[in-house]
Amino acid sequence: MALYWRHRLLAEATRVLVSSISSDLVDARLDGRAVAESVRAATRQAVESFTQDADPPALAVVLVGDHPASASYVRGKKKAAAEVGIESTVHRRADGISQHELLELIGTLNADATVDGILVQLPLPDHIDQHAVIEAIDPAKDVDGFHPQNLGRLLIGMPQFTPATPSGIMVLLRRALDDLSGKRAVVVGRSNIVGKPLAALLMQRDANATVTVCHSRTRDLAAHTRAADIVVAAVGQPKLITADMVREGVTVIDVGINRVDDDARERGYRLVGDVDYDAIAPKAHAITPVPGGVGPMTIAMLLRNTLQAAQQRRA
Ligand SMILES: Nc1nc2c(c(=O)[nH]1)N[C@@H](CN(C=O)c1ccc(C(=O)N[C@@H](CCC(=O)O)C(=O)O)cc1)CN2
Ligand SMILES: [Mg+2]
Repeated sequence: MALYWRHRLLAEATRVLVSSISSDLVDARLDGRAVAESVRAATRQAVESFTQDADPPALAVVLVGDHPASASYVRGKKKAAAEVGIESTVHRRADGISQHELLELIGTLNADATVDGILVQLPLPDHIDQHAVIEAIDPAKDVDGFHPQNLGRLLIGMPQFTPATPSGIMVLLRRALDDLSGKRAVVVGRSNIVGKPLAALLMQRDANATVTVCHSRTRDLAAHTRAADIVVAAVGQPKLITADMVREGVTVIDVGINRVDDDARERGYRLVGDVDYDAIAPKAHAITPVPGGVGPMTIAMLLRNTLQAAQQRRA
C-alpha cells in the first residue's frame, strides 16, 4: 500500500506542476516539449532534495546492436538524466550477443546494489526473446514498467512503475482536458508498451474514460474514431488518421514516429506521425505534433520513474 501511495503522490505532484505552467496549448497544438520540460524541472528539484542525504539515482541502460534510432534515444536518455542529476551508464553490446549472455548481464545489474533502475532499449534483435529478457529484470528496478508484475499491477489499479509513453500521454491529456471522466477514448494500437497500458490508465478510477482499443483487424476504424472525444494513434502508419475520421473538437495524441524520404532534408528523411496533423489541427481541440509531442514525454517520464525507483529502494 505504501508503494501505491508514494506513486500516487508523485503523480499528483507532476499533475499540479504541469497544470500550473503557462499555457502550452497554442491554437490546438499540444506542445510536448514544453510539458516535458516542466516534468524534467519537477524531477530535477525532487532529485536535488533526494541527493541531500543520498547518492544520486543510478540508471543502467542496455543497448544491443547498432540500430541508429535506438542509439539516438539512448543518447537522449543519458543527456536528459544528466541534466536532472541522475547518473546513467550505458551497457552497449554487439548485435550478436546471445540471449544467455544478455540474461547474465541483467542478472549482474539486478544484483548490483548501486543500480536503482534498469532498462533494455527495444527492439532487440530477432534471435533474442524479448519477453524472457524483460521478465529477467528485477521488478523493483524495472523503470520501463514492462515487467509482467508491473503491467499486472497497473491493470489492477496498484501501479508501481507505469510505462513512460502511456504515462506521458496521460499528462498531456490532463493538460489538454479539464476532466477525462466519461470521455470516449479510442486507442488505435494494442502494443504492450503503449496501447495496452494506456487503455488501463484511461479506464483507471482516477481517469474514468470509456475506452475502446482498435487494431489492424478492427472493422470500420473510422466509425470508432468518429465517435471519440480522444483519439490516440500508436500504430506506425503515416496518415492512418485523416480529417474525415475525427469529429470537431477532438483531442488527438499521435504516438507514431515514421521516417519518410525527404530529399530536401539534410538527413534524407523527415519524421511524421500516424495522424494527418495539418488537416486535423483546424478541427481539433488539441493535437500533438510529431516531432515534439509524445516523444519528449517518454524520456521525461522515464526520469521520474528512475527517481521513484531510487526512493523506493533506499527507503
Ligand atoms: N526500453 C524502451 N524501448 C523503447 C521505448 C521505451 O520507452 N523503452 N520507447 C520507444 C523509443 N523511445 C524511447 O526509448 C523514444 C522514442 C522517441 C523519442 C523522442 O523524443 N522522439 C522525438 C523525435 C526524435 C527524433 O528526431 O528521432 C519526438 O517525437 O519529438 C524518445 C524516446 C521504443 N523503444
Ligand atoms: Mg507526438
